Amino acid sequence: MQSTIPIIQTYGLTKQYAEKIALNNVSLQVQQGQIFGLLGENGAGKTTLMRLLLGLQKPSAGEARLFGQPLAANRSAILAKIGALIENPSFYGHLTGAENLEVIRQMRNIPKKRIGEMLELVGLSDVARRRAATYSLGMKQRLAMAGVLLGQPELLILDEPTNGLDPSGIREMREFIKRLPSLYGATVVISSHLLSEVEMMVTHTAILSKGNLLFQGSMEQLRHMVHARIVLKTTKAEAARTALQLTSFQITPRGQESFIVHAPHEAIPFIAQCLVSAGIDILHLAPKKAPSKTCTLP
Ligand SMILES: Nc1ncnc2c1ncn2[C@@H]1O[C@H](COP(=O)(O)OP(=O)(O)OP(=O)(O)O)[C@@H](O)[C@H]1O
Repeated sequence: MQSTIPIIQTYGLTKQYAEKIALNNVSLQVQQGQIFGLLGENGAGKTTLMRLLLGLQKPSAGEARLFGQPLAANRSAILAKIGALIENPSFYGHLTGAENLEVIRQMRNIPKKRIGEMLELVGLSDVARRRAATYSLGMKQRLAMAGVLLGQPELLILDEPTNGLDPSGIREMREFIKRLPSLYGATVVISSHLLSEVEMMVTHTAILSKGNLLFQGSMEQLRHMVHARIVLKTTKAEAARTALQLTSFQITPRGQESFIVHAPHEAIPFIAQCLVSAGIDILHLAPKKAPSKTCTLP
């Protein structure tokens, strides 16, 4: 039966480094069985949020609760239920894939048969006896995933696991992650700077920008959000497209100088800010529906 206690609940989570606010007052909820996409441009605060959820850093303000327990007071018990892939995976290159998993298995006292099961699950059985140094990047990512999954964690926290993979590697990883909730009820939090890369796998999403939470909800809600229509000078259309891509919002070109940006109303000031800071003149920026919120910038 699905638990009603959120797997992750944060209240006003904030992280400040000297003058820099990396995460600003973020209140987030992730329920069991969700594949939750954490989206945002580089520097949006995704890794900071993940590090706070793992207790690798302490918040400047606010609180994180995992499995219904405050992280600060129950870190070891909570971490025992989590598998995380945060930095680049490291391996013993001179050991085979299976031997690398054996090292993890022994450290964590996991039954031996899980190694074969995990190699099968990530599709590395055939190359299990090859040295990890000879693996492609995609195979290394899958080996890292097998290591994370050995202990059957209830929650997986994956920081851009498709980074550096080619399109077929991305597809494989996506198909694999999609199966996890049905395999054994796992909950997955996965970060990406591109909505297009995760939209086919996530069930829910949160969009971060400059440390602020712009949106959280189901993919269904995201898809049904009103559109913001943006009209731009032709000479800067290409630059605008690049700037908009960095916001993670889906964009659809309309003619040479106009775009539809699929974004919530609340994101309009942020979109304008992105474009202005990229040196783009905005001729017109307005929500497609709800004309009362129309704003025209000089
Ligand atoms: N230790 C630190 N000291 C100072 N500033 C930091 C530190 N760690 C992160 N930041 C800043 O906090 C902001 C958020 O960084 P974070 O790494 O969380 O972003 P991100 O969304 O994960 O981006 P990326 O995709 O580039 O990893 C950035 O502006 C970053 O420069």
